[in-house]
Amino acid sequence: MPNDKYTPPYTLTDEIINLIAEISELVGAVTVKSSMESSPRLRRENRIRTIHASLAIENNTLSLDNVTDIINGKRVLGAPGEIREVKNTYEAYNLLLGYDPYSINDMLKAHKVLMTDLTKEAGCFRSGGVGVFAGEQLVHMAPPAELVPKLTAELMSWAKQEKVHPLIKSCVFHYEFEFIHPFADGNGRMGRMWQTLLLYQWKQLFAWLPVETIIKERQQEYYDVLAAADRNSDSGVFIAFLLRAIFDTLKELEETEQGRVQVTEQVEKLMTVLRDGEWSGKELMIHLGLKHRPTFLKNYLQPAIALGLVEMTFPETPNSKKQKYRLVKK
Ligand SMILES: Nc1ncnc2c1ncn2[C@@H]1O[C@H](COP(=O)(O)OP(=O)(O)OP(=O)(O)O)[C@@H](O)[C@H]1O
Repeated sequence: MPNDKYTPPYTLTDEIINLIAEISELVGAVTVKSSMESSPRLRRENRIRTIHASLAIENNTLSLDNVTDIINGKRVLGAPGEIREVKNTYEAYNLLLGYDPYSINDMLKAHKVLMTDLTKEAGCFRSGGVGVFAGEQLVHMAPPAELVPKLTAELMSWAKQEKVHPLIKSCVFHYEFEFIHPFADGNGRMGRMWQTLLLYQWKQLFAWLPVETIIKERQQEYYDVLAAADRNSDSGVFIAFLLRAIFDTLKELEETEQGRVQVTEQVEKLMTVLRDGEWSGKELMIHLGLKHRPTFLKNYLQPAIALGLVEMTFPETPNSKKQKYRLVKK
């Protein structure tokens, strides 16, 4: 194989071709209807689900609520390393869309953000050998460290010039990246994140699509298809697995979109303030920069309560001086 023209081996099956057609159609339909475009809250919620799932895959034990609290700046009791993983991953996803998916420099920068204080080799390729283990058993021996820069450069240059559909390209990239295992630690997280970046270049929706949640639910299968692709020297099975996960994530999004209550911008703003806890009516008006109480009641508070999104802390005594409001826990 010539050095500068590495072509990863993969076989396209009928299932893969069909999935590409179905996903493309679904992306179109979901993008048109999606409240994600207009809702920073929804994008944030999905981003937090992505971060939680991607970290849970690598055994971080913090719950979705814990991860949400950490990202919202609240104090959470937990192992400092796990809390650091959340903060780093949040930061890395915040910067992700500004990176060039075909730049090795940008990939190293992203790894530094993701792994600072978690591994000694944050932001640089590994200097030693690395294997992937399932318990005690070695399931994948990565190529020697001295080959990593060359193999990664070849993969990047293939991805940059390759004209195949971005859905395929991003899955092949994810597989080849895991095969190389360029870093001492954080390879799973980086591979999943970089696939998101590649898909974002195709359709922006992917930046907020929590595919990792489904991968987490099917974690054993994720490992099995990676191992099968290794054995076959062909990433076809891995492509099919990831496309099914993407398809199912989009289906789930389409269904929640259908059932979602459409909220106004004002209700959205109120809910953003209430994410930080319980507030009185007066405090809410100050935070929202409102002076006119009837407007606050009519456009903000009453519709939010009517939609079942916000509740009183003392529902029995609506006019209580101690009355506060909070988000309804779903
Ligand atoms: N047989 C395999 N061949 C290649 N890569 C694999 C294989 N099995 C699992 N992997 C990948 O390796 C990742 C785990 O790598 P590793 O144990 O080095 O932890 P890590 O680099 O910290 O990544 P993670 O964030 O997933 O824990 C998995 O998430 C998966 O993407």
